[in-house]
Amino acid sequence: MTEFLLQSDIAEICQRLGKSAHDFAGKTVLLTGGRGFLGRYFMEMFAHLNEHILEKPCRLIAMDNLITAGKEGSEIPDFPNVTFIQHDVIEPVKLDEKVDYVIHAAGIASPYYYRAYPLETLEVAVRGTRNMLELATEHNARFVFFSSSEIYGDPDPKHVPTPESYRGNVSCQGPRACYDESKRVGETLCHIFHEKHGTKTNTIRPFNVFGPGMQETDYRVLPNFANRIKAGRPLNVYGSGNQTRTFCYITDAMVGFTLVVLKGVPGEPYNIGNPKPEISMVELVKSIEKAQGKKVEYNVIEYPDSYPADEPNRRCPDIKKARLQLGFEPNVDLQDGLKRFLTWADKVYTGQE
Ligand SMILES: Cc1cn([C@H]2C[C@H](O)[C@@H](COP(=O)(O)OP(=O)(O)O[C@H]3O[C@H](CO)[C@@H](O)[C@H](O)[C@H]3O)O2)c(=O)[nH]c1=O
Repeated sequence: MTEFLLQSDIAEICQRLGKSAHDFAGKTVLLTGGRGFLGRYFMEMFAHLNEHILEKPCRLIAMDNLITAGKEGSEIPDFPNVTFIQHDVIEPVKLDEKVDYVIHAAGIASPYYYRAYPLETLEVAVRGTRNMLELATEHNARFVFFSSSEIYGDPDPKHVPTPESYRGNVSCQGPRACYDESKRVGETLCHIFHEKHGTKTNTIRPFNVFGPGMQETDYRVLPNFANRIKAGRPLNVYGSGNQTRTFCYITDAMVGFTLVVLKGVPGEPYNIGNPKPEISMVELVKSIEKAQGKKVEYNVIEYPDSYPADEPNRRCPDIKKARLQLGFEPNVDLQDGLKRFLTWADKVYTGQE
């Protein structure tokens, strides 16, 4: 039976965090979106740290409304020192025990789902973030908000690779607005709480994170491609196929995220991604061919109605700030990451759409 998250990846994340992870000893962390793609990694990471690394365990309170958690997400693991609460963050929450860190990872992140659930997407990033900021402020806890590289919209090519200082090119009426505009408001809320109440906030802008644990029904590009490979069907490249992304393997991303939680300079946003290579979606198919060692058929098709077509033409992070301030360095190259993901998906996915 293949693990839904690879324990070798979890161990790699914890080992790469090194001494910094000891700051979690004896602390309490509140994690929202605990059963989402990133939340599940955090849960397993804390379980591994408690079992193998920390002299004094870290308490984890994980929260999720389980609406998009799927089958695997809805199975709650029974880890020592971890409590799970089914709760929707758009409703305020009171906790009796003192919390030291709030990691706010709840959200609807896949373009397919935010097209289907625009109001829910907006509410979790706005009301949910406000509620969690109030809680973090009351507890004097560090607060980390999962924003998105989508807040840059379709960047002016002069600003690619894109640094945190770029203000973005976003449409407030476009099909992605419920996501990118609400993440922008979420960041504004963090800024207000930091300025007005001194809350120690950080925002993380992830760039196309992928890896084992993405559900077959995630409907982002790599799960879709892996599922079609499993079914022996040609891949569907949307649009022109020339639009670019940079893909960041989950272990690199988790190291970056956790470094922000531990060491982020209060008030600052951080890009977390792997800037190399910036590739088009047609080139992504070629990279998959290389990783698989065999030919992969594909068609370039119009965007389906279910997909928010008004998308960034290019996306690539400038990660100088995370390198300099946090010591973040991605080290899983695209070929290695694709091999790890595709091998896993071949065992776990069914190929049904
Ligand atoms: C699902 C799918 C997508 N595509 C294309 C459309 C895009 O140009 C590119 C990447 O699409 P997606 O994987 O859907 O993700 P993308 O548009 O980059 O947006 C994501 O990336 C953001 C940054 O990581 C995240 O905050 C969100 O998860 C999501 O908004 O692949 C295909 O060619 N075929 C597909 O089947």
